[in-house]
Amino acid sequence: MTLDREYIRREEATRVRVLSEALPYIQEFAGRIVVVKYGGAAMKDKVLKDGVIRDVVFLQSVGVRPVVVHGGGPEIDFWLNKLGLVPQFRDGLRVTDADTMDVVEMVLVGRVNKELVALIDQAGGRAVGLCGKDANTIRARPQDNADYGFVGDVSSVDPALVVTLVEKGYVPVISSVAADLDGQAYNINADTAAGEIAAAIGAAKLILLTDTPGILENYSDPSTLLVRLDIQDARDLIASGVVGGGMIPKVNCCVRSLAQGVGAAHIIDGRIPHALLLEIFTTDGIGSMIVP
Ligand SMILES: Nc1ncnc2c1ncn2[C@@H]1O[C@H](COP(=O)(O)OP(=O)(O)O)[C@@H](O)[C@H]1O
Ligand SMILES: CC(=O)N[C@@H](CCC(=O)OP(=O)(O)O)C(=O)O
Repeated sequence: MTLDREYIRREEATRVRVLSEALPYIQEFAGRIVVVKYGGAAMKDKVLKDGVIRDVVFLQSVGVRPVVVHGGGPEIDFWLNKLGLVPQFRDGLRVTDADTMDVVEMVLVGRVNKELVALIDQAGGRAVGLCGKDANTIRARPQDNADYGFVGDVSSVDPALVVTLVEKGYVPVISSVAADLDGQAYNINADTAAGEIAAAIGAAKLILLTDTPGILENYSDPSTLLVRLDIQDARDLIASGVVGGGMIPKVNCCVRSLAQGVGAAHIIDGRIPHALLLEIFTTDGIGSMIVP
């Protein structure tokens, strides 16, 4: 209860700040596609989830074209445990045997995807839920390391359906399950899927929502947030070990999408009220922006 009141107070303050600074940015990004990757810890809390959804609908209402790519790792874990299967990870990727693949597909494509679609619809937007299989939007291939089972990499992206949907005023909501040429389903990390989709549709921005303030120079100290960096800085941070753990695939996918023409990639804290609006529509933003 207390948390909700504090959230609402911060939300009000944010709204005032965004409204006072937003206009030039709204003009700059009107008609442009922004790919938002939503998942992980930022998805666990209902209040946070509603806030992110409202931001997505707001973006659309001011003429920006949002595309949501989602994960749902914690929800997959919940259902695996319920079914007596043990979640296993190696280097941040879920080891995915055939039973786990079934659960991943049911949870992401069925439950999480349709929940997000319904929330966007309730908030006044028009969403269409897809996974990589629909219209071959994402074609998968097995990851190089066979030890991960049915973990896939993106072999190609066909952006035609996604582009058609945004042009017609829908918000595509895409889960990161895709098939190979034989129809075998693969589990693709949602950050990776979002980066490749952003690149294939030539998005103005790729925004990864997570549960840290962004890229930190010292990741136990939030005051060391790196607000703006370029591709070379990002590569150096990985090489020097400043960026580690689950942040490595995020930064790598930002770098890959920028190298393929995405305008800017952002890693921001999905726990902050209106994180998306603050990052896109204010001068300072709230997280880390990587530019080409
Ligand atoms: N330099 C860094 N800055 C921020 N986070 C970092 C850094 N290096 C490693 N990390 C770790 O990366 C984590 C984010 O990755 P992850 O937990 O996989 O996110 P998500 O579940 O949102 O996909 C952070 O919680 C943090 O522990
Ligand atoms: C291969 C791999 O690890 N796939 C992820 C896909 C979902 C995901 O990425 O979800 P988050 O964004 O919530 O972490 C998984 O099975 O958890």
